[in-house]
Amino acid sequence: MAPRVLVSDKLSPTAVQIFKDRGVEVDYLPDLGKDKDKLAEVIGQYDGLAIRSATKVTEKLIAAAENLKVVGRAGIGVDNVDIPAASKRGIIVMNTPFGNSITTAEHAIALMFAVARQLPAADTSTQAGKWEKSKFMGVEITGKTLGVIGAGNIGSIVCSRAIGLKMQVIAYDPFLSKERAEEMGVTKVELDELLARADFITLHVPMTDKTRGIINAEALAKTKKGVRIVNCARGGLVDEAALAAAIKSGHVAGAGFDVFETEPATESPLFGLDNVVCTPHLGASTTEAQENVALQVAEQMSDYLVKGAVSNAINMPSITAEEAPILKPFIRLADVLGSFAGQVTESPIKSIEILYDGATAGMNTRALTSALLAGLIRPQVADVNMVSAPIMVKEKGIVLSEVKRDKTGVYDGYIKLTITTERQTRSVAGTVFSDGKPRFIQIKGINMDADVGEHMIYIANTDVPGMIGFMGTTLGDAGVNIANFHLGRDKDGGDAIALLYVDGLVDQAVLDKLTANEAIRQAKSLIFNVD
Ligand SMILES: NC(=O)c1ccc[n+]([C@@H]2O[C@H](COP(=O)([O-])OP(=O)(O)OC[C@H]3O[C@@H](n4cnc5c(N)ncnc54)[C@H](O)[C@@H]3O)[C@@H](O)[C@H]2O)c1
Ligand SMILES: O=C(O)[C@H](O)COP(=O)(O)O
Repeated sequence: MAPRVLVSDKLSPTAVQIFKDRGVEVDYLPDLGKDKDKLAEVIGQYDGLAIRSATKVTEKLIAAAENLKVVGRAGIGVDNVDIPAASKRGIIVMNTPFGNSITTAEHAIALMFAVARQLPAADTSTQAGKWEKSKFMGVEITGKTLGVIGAGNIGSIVCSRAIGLKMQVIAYDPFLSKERAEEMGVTKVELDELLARADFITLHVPMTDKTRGIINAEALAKTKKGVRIVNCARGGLVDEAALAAAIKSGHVAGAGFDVFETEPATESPLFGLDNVVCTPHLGASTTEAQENVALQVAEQMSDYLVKGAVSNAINMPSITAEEAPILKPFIRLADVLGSFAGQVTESPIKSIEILYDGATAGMNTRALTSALLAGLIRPQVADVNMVSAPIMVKEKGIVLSEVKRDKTGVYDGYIKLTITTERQTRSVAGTVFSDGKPRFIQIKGINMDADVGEHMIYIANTDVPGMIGFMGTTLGDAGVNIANFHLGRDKDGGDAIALLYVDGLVDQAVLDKLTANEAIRQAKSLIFNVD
C-alpha cells in the first residue's frame, strides 16, 4: 500500500506533485493545521505530515498519530514540533535548513528600510490624501552601525547585504570565530558592546533557553538612544512589553517585527505605536523560498517513506539499513562526546580533531563525525542536525581534522574528540561497551569509566582530600540524588575530575555552592539525550 502524507499548512503545489510522482498518496488540506481537534481526529491515517509553522505538532497530536513515521517541516524552525515526544515515538522530524535563508534575510533588510523611512505610515497618510512631507523625516542607513545578533545562515546573509549598503556591521554570536568574522567583513563583539554601539539591531538566533528575552528591559537600557530594532527570527527573543515601553519613552526610535510572542498575533503591546512596522511572519514568504522548501521537503519525505533514506533529520542520523545495527550505538557515542564538549565549552571553537581508534576507524566515520558535530553545536543551535552541522562548522571557519588509526589500547575501538578554543584545548574520549551503551573513558587526558545519564554534573577540581565528601554533602543538602559517581585524576595527582549521574536538572545555585570551594574550578550541569 502506498504511504499517505497529509499537508496541513499552505505549501507550494510543487510539493503535492512531487509526492504523487514518487508514489506517495497526498491529501492537501492547508487549513487543517489551524484546527487542532480536527487534525487529531484524522492524523492516525497518515504516515507523513508536511507542515510549516502554523501546525503545532504537540505531544497530544503525536499520541493520536498511530501510523506517523515522519514530520517534514518546509522551513527552518521546528519549535512548533515536540521533538522529544516525536523521538520517543520513533517519528523522524526533518527540516529544510537553507531554502528560505536569502528570502528571510531580505525581509529583515526590508523591515530595516521600512522603519528607517517610516514607509507604511507614510503610505497610509499619502493614500488618505494627506501630503505630510515634514511628518515623515527618516534616517540614512549608509554609515550606520548594524548590530547582528546571531551570524548563522540568515544573519551572515544580512551582514553581507548590510555591508553592500555601506553599513558598519558588528555581530554577537558565541559560535562565530574571529577569523570567520574577518572573512565576512564584520567585527565580532560581545552583546553589551553591540547594544551600546548599534544604530540598528537585527536578531537571527534560534529560540533557546539562552536567547529567550535576549532583548529585555535590561538589554534595552544598554542600547543607544534612537536605536531601531528588527526581529525576523522568533517571537519572544525580544520582550514586546519592554520594547513598547522603550518606544513610548522615546529611547527606541522604531521597530520592525515579523514574529511575535503569540502567533497568530491578534494583539501585541507594539501594535499601534508610532514607527512600529509589523508583518505576519512573512520572512519566508516568497515564491522562490516556498518553491525551494516545498520541493525539498517533499523529496526528503518521499525518499524516507518509499526508500527508507534519511536526510536533514533533526532527531535521527542518516545511515543505511545495512550498517544501522552496528553504527547506531557509535552514532550515539559520537553525539554524546560532541554534546559533552559543546556544553562545557564557553568560547568560540577554532579547531576540532577527531581520532577514530581501532574498530571505529573502519566504520562510516562521515556519519559519526556528523553526529559528533551535531552534538557539539546543539547547545548553541537547537535545530542543528547531522546534515547541517558539518556545513555550519565549515561556514564558521572551524578547522576540522579526522585521524584514523589501528587499535592501540585495551579497547577494541574508541573515539577521541579534541577541541581548541581561543582559551584552551580540551579532549574527551569514549567507547561503546558490549551492552551497546556509550561510556566516557577519558576526559582532559584523565582516564575514567563513566556511563552516560540524562542529567549529569561535570566537576573539575584540584586533587585534595575531602572532595568526594564535600560534593556528596553539598548535593545531598540540596536534595540532589546521585545515581552514580565516577572519578578520575591525572598521573601526577594534581588535577581530578568527577562525573556524577544525577536524577534531574541541578540548579545553578547548587553548582555555585560547589564552585565556592576553592579546590573546584568548574561545576557544570549537563544534559544528554539518552533515548
Ligand atoms: N521570519 C521567518 O519567517 C523566518 C524564516 C526562517 C528562519 N527564521 C528564524 O531565523 C532564525 C535564524 O535562522 P538561521 O537559519 O540563520 O539559523 P542558524 O542556526 O543558521 O543561525 C543561528 C545563529 O545563532 C547563533 N546563536 C545561537 N545561540 C546564540 C546566542 N545565545 N547568542 C547569539 N548567537 C547565538 C548560532 O551560533 C548561529 O550562528 C531562527 O530562529 C529561525 O527559526 C525565521
Ligand atoms: O522557520 C522558518 O522557516 C520560518 O519561520 C518560516 O515559517 P513559515 O514556513 O511558517 O513561513
